[in-house]
Amino acid sequence: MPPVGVRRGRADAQPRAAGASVTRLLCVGEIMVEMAPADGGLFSMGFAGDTFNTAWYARRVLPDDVGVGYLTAVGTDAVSDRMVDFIAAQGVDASAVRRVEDRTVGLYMIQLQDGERSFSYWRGQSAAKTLADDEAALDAAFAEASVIQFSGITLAILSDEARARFCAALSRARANGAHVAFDTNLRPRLWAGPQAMRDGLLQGASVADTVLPSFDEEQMCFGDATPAETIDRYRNAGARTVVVKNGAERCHIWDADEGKATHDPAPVAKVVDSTAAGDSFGAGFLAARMTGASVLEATKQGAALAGKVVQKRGALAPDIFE
Ligand SMILES: O=C(O)C(=O)C[C@H](O)[C@H](O)CO
Repeated sequence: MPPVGVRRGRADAQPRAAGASVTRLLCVGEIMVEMAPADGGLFSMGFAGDTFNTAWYARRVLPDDVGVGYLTAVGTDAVSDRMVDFIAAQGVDASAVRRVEDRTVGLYMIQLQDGERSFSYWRGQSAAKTLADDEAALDAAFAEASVIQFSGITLAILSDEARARFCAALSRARANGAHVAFDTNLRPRLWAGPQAMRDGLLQGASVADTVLPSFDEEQMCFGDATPAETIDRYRNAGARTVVVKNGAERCHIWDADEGKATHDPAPVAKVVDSTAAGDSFGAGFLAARMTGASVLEATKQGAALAGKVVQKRGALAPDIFE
């Protein structure tokens, strides 16, 4: 089976050999200021957000000649400038980042209890809510991507109108050969209510080739009794690949070509901070698929990367690559 998302793209920010084909991953969503607990009761400030975290980890595991880009919207103030500089400094192409004058970026703070994280957010008016306002810009950015990744959070921050515009643009990109990957990542508080969340997730799934849900969230949102129910729902929505993550427990896989499989992630000695577990799983999974791995092998690679990330504090863990 050929690698996922192989088609010719444009030259981008990543160094590559002359004439090499560019397989470009474009992640779409909201990156925020992150306040992560540090020693001595302090917080360290960084920048993170689920789809950006996926881009960041993918950049680290993909070969240099495969470009990785990020699409969001930020303000025009100093912290927005710092954020865009940060994105680019991480080797992620920021040329599709939209600038809006009357808004700024959101912020979240991580609280930890026994390694399990909870977040508090200040994002109600963030610029990222306007990321799908310019349809032509969306089409242009999507036309240059081979694989487009978005999440339930990407959908949740958009108005109904903007979400419909975003999904229509994904559908056009898919018709033009892009591979669309959807991490369902639930944030109930960002949705108008449980039914709006269910409708929104199914709207996103209807334009996706690959869906990467988490079983605990699917139980909460749809009342699934088994991972097989989760798979069936996204399969019926049109996905060709569904991998149901389940924390430290068994992953359940279904793929239109490879059929069903399972994978038991290796036990992790100590979970320090589960932030970005799913995001890094997605990065490891997509990077593996883009470089020719089977769905089962990609699941193994996604789970292995997530297992390292949860042993570090904060969303982005550079030291696991040292
Ligand atoms: O919760 C969100 O909206 C975030 O994007 C913050 C975190 O970086 C993300 O959830 C980690 O998975």
